[in-house]
Amino acid sequence: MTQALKTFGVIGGGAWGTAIAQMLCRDGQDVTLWCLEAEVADAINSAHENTVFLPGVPLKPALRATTSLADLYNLDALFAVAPAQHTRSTLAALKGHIASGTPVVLCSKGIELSTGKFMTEVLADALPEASPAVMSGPSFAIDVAKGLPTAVTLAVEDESIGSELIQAISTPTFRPYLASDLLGAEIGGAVKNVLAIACGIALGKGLGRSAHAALIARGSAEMTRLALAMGADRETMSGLSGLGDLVLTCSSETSRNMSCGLALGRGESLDSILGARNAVTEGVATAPVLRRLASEHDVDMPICASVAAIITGEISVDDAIMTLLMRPNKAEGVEA
Ligand SMILES: NC(=O)c1ccc[n+]([C@@H]2O[C@H](COP(=O)([O-])OP(=O)(O)OC[C@H]3O[C@@H](n4cnc5c(N)ncnc54)[C@H](O)[C@@H]3O)[C@@H](O)[C@H]2O)c1
Ligand SMILES: O=P(O)(O)OC[C@H](O)CO
Repeated sequence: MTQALKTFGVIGGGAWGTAIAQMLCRDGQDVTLWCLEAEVADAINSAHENTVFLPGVPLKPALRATTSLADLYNLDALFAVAPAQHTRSTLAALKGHIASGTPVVLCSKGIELSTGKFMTEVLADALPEASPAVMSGPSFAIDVAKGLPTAVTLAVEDESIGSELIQAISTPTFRPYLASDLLGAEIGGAVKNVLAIACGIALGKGLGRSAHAALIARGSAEMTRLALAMGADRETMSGLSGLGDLVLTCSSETSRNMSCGLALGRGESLDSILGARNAVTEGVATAPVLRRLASEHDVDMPICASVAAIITGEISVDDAIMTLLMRPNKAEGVEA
């Protein structure tokens, strides 16, 4: 089979965009990574290292970085990896400069706060001529950049584009599994970040591993409930982009979302936690908009709603825990 996709643009020089660019960069594939910050692009081009967002990982010398989105015009495929709140503006800058049907692989995990839209909806607004795909699953940037084994969901609308993307991105250590449920993959990626904050809070408060496991299981039920109400597939929720990412993020202290929750549980303020880090914590923006979305779909998501209330300052951590524990007993199951 001849290689259909040869030129790739990656939008976003954070940790994940850099890891994806590194993974794509191989013989016969030309990769350009757009970075917002000139110092990031300079460090990648001169020292072959993203010293700001992915320090300590040697990058392939063939990987080129730029600060001009014009360098991503008319490429064979794009990977959108800016934080969710900046996805619209970065995609819109490419309007009129992609061929109809160009695959755009959405890799950010979040919901747009101002509109309540998932990234596929943002893409449809900004670049309706693109062919959408969602790549999501348990994958820390550092693991992928180092070539450690990773498996993700690659959900595509167009099966033939899916095969071309698989050919371009898969390696023995990076294993994409093809799927067709884009919305389900997006729901999993966005909701798990909020649940990881909840799990962090519980552990930071010293509530123990039993409470932690209960939050993962009941959080999974919330995620599935929303997915079913919005028309996504139940199966996606038990796959890599659902359960897989939920388990990784909710059990890793290196996760930005879980570590944010841990610090909240130990009594730190949200402002001081976010102020001390140079990395996006998607669950913080997602929690309030997810609560709104759940209410619009008449879906009960008490754990996610509690995280939203803590983040917006409506309730203290202690009161949120008490409120969750005082809920009436009910039958187990997604519908409950
Ligand atoms: N880091 C991971 O392991 C990982 C894995 C899977 C998915 N993701 C997702 O990828 C997305 C990006 O996360 P990351 O870890 O690469 O970011 P990061 O935390 O490493 O870096 C922050 C990024 O935000 C960018 N940014 C800040 N302001 C911006 C603006 N106004 N316009 C455009 N970009 C702006 C910065 O340039 C930088 O690239 C998130 O949605 C995240 O959930 C991350
Ligand atoms: O560090 P986090 O919490 O943003 O999680 C990173 C990835 O989404 C894990 O799959």
